Amino acid sequence: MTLEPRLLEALSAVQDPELRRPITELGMVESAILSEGTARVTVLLTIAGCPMRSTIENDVAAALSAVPGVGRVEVALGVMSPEQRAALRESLKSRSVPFSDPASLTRVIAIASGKGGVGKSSLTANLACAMAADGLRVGLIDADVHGFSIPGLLGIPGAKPTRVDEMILPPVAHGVKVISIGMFIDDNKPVIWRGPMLHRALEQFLTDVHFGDLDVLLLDLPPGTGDIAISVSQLLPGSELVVVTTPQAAAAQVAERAGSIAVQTGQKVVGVIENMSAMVLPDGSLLEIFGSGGGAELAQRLSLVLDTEVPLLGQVALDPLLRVGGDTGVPLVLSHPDSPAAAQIIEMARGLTHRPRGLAGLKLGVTPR
Ligand SMILES: Nc1ncnc2c1ncn2[C@@H]1O[C@H](COP(=O)(O)OP(=O)(O)OP(=O)(O)O)[C@@H](O)[C@H]1O
Repeated sequence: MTLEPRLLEALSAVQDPELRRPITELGMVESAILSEGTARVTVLLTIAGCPMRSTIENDVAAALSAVPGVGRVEVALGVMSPEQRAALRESLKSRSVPFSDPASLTRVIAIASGKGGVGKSSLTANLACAMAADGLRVGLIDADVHGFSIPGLLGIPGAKPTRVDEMILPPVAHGVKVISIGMFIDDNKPVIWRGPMLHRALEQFLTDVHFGDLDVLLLDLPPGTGDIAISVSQLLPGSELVVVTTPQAAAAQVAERAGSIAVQTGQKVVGVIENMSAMVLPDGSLLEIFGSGGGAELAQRLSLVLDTEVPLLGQVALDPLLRVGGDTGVPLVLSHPDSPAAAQIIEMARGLTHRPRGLAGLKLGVTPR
């Protein structure tokens, strides 16, 4: 095995698109030789049918072409042996932070709603993209098992995760690592699993899916107060809840039940988002299609029930472009970041991620004398 240092240095800038780590750290560069102006490199893919092979090949060629003295680049692709894959898995394991560990630095936020169709998934997708655009490492679990829609909202409707033996690599969309039950089901078949199977599926997402180190993990929960919400609280005791509602009083009442589940689970409700708030018409006037005040009312009710202040994080206006963003797979915060609805979501994303963390449960690395 020959590894030319100058080529290796250039290759350290090439990341595996799914593992998001330099290919040099992942043991993917088998040889890198420079001879008479020609760089010859052999890159080992994790699996034979790696969907990212052409991306890796192009990135490698581009990185090597930029090295002074290189006039020609030849990239050969190979496949890791089972032993090499096992070593890769081990090296990834030792670095990944289990999200359930109280010392984990990953902020886990589950997005809940009372009723369906209030825009919970659309907001989750937009919040995730806004956080990723802000430079954070973001993971998103579509835990809305019966109504999974996140892959479509992020423009990867048919994406399948890559499997490296029993490890699952989440597809990446707009900088967000995404996993959805929809990725494991063929032909859009309905999911008819009950409690224990749902719990197992979520547990598997949390253990077998390699998210790597994350700053934020968002979970799109199914509407209501079902099994998944309970499982999330059991599997991720440190997770926080955000409750989405519309301005309609009736929706706020239903959402109160989804939020007050936190009394039993001990989770913190970090706030309420009112979606589908007054629409701004071309003449500047406001049209309150779903009424007004639901978000503030829900925040007030939850503050009473939970005996702690639950703030209204923001109000996102009804905006046809937000719907279009969902249909085309480019969330509004990326396609029209200056629109009022996107600006509101971006501000909430910053608010959610820039809050100071409590130190409870964290290892501070100090020893009393
Ligand atoms: N602020 C908004 N302006 C315009 N359309 C919106 C807005 N929020 C959501 N929508 C649209 O409303 C519909 C329902 O949204 P979405 O699927 O995100 O709801 P949901 O609460 O996740 O539903 P469920 O939980 O039942 O899957 C979608 O067509 C979406 O594009």
